[in-house]
Amino acid sequence: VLKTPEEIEKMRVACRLAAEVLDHIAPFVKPGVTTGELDRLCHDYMVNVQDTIPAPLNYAPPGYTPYPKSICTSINHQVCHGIPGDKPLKKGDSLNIDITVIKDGFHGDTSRMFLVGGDAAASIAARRLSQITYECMWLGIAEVRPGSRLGDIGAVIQKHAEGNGYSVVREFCGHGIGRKFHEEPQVLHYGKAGTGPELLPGMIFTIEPMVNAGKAAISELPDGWTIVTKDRSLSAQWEHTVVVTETGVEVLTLSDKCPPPPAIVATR
Ligand SMILES: CCc1ccsc1-c1ccc(O)c(O)c1
Ligand SMILES: [Mn+2]
Ligand SMILES: [Mn+2]
Ligand SMILES: [Mn+2]
Repeated sequence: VLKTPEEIEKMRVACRLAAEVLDHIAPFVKPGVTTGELDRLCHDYMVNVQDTIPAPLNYAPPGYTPYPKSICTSINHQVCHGIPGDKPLKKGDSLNIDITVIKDGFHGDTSRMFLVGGDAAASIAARRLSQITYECMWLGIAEVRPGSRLGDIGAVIQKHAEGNGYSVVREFCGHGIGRKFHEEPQVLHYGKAGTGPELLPGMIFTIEPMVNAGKAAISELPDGWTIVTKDRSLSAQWEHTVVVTETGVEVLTLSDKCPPPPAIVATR
């Protein structure tokens, strides 16, 4: 469903706030800190500083038990929906922190990868997977303009991931977003160019590719939430919320700490 200019302005605010939570938490992501502590720090910042509501807290899609925490923290072979807990992060861990805030009734949804202990501490494999996945997200974003099709986004993401020997998770996708956390359309991270619904100005959705170093197959942990790769290979995910503009795309969850890769900016 298309957003009015007033709704787009409210989404700009919610999305900027979501990006600011990731900017805020970044310095705390260090060996020894637990994801539970990161959750507490993010929760307090959202509720006490931003006056936003953490959308994941008590979120329960049909068939799920309510999610118990305010952020998602997915480590290494965890694909998504990892629940913050008491295990300390260690040097070399690759961590996705996924933030969704609600401000003035609108949702802002974004996630980033963090290599614990700094880039040098991570394995080359973890660093490369995170970088390629980052490029997948930005290649998808670069396809967004009026007249494009959702299949154009999926196709470039799939091509770049598989072209680098990785696989794309199929069971979870990007999504429309606004007054609801998840709206139409589903934004698949694979597909065929020129197919699927056409993009129109005022559409707002996330692009959030999950890319596995090994095979695409996933399984769910007994906690009822955490998704892991079946083959225990590493997985990475990056997420932005974008709006289709009259001339192209606006990334609503942009932060100057995570700019588009140079090559992709050049092609835009
Ligand atoms: C905790 C949030 C949640 C629960 C079931 S799916 C889900 C989720 C997590 C991150 C997301 O970016 C998203 O779109 C949905
Ligand atoms: Mn998210
Ligand atoms: Mn999302
Ligand atoms: Mn991961």
